[in-house]
Amino acid sequence: MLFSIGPGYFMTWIGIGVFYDHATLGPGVRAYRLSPGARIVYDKCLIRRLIGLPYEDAIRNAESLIRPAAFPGNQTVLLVNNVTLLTSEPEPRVLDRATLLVDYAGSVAPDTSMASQGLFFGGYDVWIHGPSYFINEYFVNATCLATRPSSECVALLLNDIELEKARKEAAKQAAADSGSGGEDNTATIVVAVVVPVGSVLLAALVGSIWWARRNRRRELEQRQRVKAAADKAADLEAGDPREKTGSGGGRLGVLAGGLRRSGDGDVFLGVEGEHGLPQWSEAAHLEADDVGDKSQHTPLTKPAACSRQRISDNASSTTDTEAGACSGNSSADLQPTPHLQPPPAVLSAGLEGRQDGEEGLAQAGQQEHPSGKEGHTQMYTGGHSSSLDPSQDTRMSALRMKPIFTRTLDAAPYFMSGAAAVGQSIKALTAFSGTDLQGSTVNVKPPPDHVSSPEEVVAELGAMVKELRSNANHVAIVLEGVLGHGSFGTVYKGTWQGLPVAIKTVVFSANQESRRHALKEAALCQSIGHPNVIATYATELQPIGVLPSRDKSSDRVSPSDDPSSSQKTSHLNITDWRLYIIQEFADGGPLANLYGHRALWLSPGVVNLAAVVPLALGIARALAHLHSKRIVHGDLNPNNVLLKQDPAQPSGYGVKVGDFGLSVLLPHDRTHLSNIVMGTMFYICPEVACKGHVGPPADVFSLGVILWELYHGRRAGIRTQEGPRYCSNFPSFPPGCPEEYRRITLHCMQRRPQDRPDAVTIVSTLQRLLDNLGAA
Ligand SMILES: Nc1ncnc2c1ncn2[C@@H]1O[C@H](COP(=O)(O)OP(=O)(O)OP(=O)(O)O)[C@@H](O)[C@H]1O
Repeated sequence: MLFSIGPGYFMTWIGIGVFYDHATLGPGVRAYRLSPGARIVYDKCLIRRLIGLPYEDAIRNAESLIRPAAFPGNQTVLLVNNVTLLTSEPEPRVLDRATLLVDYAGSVAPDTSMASQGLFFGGYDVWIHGPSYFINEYFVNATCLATRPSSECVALLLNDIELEKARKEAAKQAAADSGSGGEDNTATIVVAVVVPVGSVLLAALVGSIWWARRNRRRELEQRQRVKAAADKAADLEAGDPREKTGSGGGRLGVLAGGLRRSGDGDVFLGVEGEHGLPQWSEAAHLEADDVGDKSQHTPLTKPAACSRQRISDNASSTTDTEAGACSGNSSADLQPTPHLQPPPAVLSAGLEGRQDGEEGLAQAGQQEHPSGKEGHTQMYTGGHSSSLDPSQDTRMSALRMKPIFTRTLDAAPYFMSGAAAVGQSIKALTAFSGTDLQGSTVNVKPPPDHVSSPEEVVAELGAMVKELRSNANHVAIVLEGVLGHGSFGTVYKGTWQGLPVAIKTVVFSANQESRRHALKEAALCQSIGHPNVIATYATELQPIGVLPSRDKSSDRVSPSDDPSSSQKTSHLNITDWRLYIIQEFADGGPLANLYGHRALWLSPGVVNLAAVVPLALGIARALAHLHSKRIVHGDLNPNNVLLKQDPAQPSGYGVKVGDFGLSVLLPHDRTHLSNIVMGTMFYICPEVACKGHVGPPADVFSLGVILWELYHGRRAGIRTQEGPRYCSNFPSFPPGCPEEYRRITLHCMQRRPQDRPDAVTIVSTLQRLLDNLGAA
């Protein structure tokens, strides 16, 4: 059941029992649709989750979240023992332990992670106003969390749970068959309503009726699932990559292939063979967004190498239409120049003047794009990565799907033993600097039984600062503008060691899960060296948000800092960190900006393949390299494929894959990771969207969508009055398309991951095609 609450409205639950049947840790509660400005109040409620963190860690996590200013008071979260709850169940519910939230408030940021299914969550405040209990049915195994990715631990636990359920069900069935009643596992957990009536009571009543019905229905369904669950458990035990269809495949309802149309948007579930493709038409090719964005298909008149135009697909930006004969000019002034915002003075001072003190940095940190600090998913309002003004860039075609859910799962080990995890992650980051990732794992976890002391964490942080400063500190970075804002921070354009660079910044605090993403991204991208991957030159970590301490100089963390020295106390005051990732600057902007260029896409369905195939080949080569290192990019889309001017290329650009913010490193014994729903709308593959299975075929699927786009010179997705959907031609090709190109693209977009080619095969196919084009 989903609730949606209007702005300014409250929904108050009093004395209600809520059971979240998600296998989630953290704030993955998705009962409320996008309700901006709404407030959800719990009073004397019982909230149960299927799987959660151990209570101590959950409490630590809860306490660390910032209480919104609108709720004066203090977060009061307690661990309680031996609680007896009088509920509507016949017997009192006795709990050995539970978390008791006496007073707690938090903001739930907008979450677009299910956008492909038309579901948007968050945007409201939650307030636990009367004492409410939060309990978990199962806890993730701490030892597992210390040694394996949390998503794997959850998947394993889910498997055990289902096995246990199947066993119970089988026993119950056997008992029923033999005439005994069997155990009654129908749980009605409505807590006694003790406070006022009226609309609130009505809401509680409706909830309780729904809950009781749901339990009955679940019981029936569970019986039907016994065999399926047992089969699935066997599959999982045998390492079969197949996943359940109960809450996974069933969620989308359609797994038969092709497109699913819905009022809220389409989910592309891949193709099966080449069946069910729509008829390609020129009219459909010209389909554009019809809700105000004119940039979906904004044909330009010249390519980079033979025009004097500036390209931008931002609806608000101008497109210079001066045409001219292709003159083979340098593309220097023809590129889709990433528009720069002037750098905020304080930021400039922050970096350039950093040797003067950390104050500027602390201030700069306060000006940072908030998403980097909150660690929450934000509503991504633009597919145009180099947008000047996010408020003007409202295309849905690149709606991000980075979920709170995923991050929370991934963050679990750090909530488990946050202090230790910081240090270990930092080790991972520095250790991987400039090394090959193969055979390593970024998810370095602390030894199971070791929980670092704050001093150890400080020592680790100090060591990392020292290491990173020795890389980057001695040369000033000059900031020249803002390239854009990502989910985790801002990207600046600058100069470093005389080189044009992009500087990604991410703000995190020692106990935030965004830390893990930041460090992981830094570690990964430093470890990859390939001509088609954005190079990472250096990383830099600096403390910000340092609380006032005895003297100004002691607020610094310098390479010579010794955590065991007298400065230790001030180190403990460090609340936030900012990571700088200094990268090769891709002066051509994102691939999406190139779409529609008339010199490459000559007319509807007619493309300059000799110019476009090398772009496709570059992306495929980058993927082949990543996959050879067991790295899954996880978010391949035309905004994360950047262009760099290269006169040797027929298009005038070389391809550079960037943004490893959602990348994962596969353990050697795994073909995919589970429980990770991440990606970008229109590029996400069915097994990730439906089942959270992330493996190399997920990247291949996304590449398939990009291959389609490259042929057509337009995005696959559009935004309409009815919601986002794929272009009507997708995934068809016009009759003139070479068979090899069409076939490899559709091959990439096969519904079942095992039916897709690997990246190496794609490279060889595209290379062959290119060779044939040259020979022709
Ligand atoms: N190396 C680079 N060279 C040039 N521009 C870059 C570079 N890296 C990022 N950018 C630009 O900076 C902006 C923000 O990039 P970033 O990767 O942080 O976010 P994103 O990909 O837009 O979103 P998200 O972080 O959610 O994936 C984008 O416009 C991107 O094109």
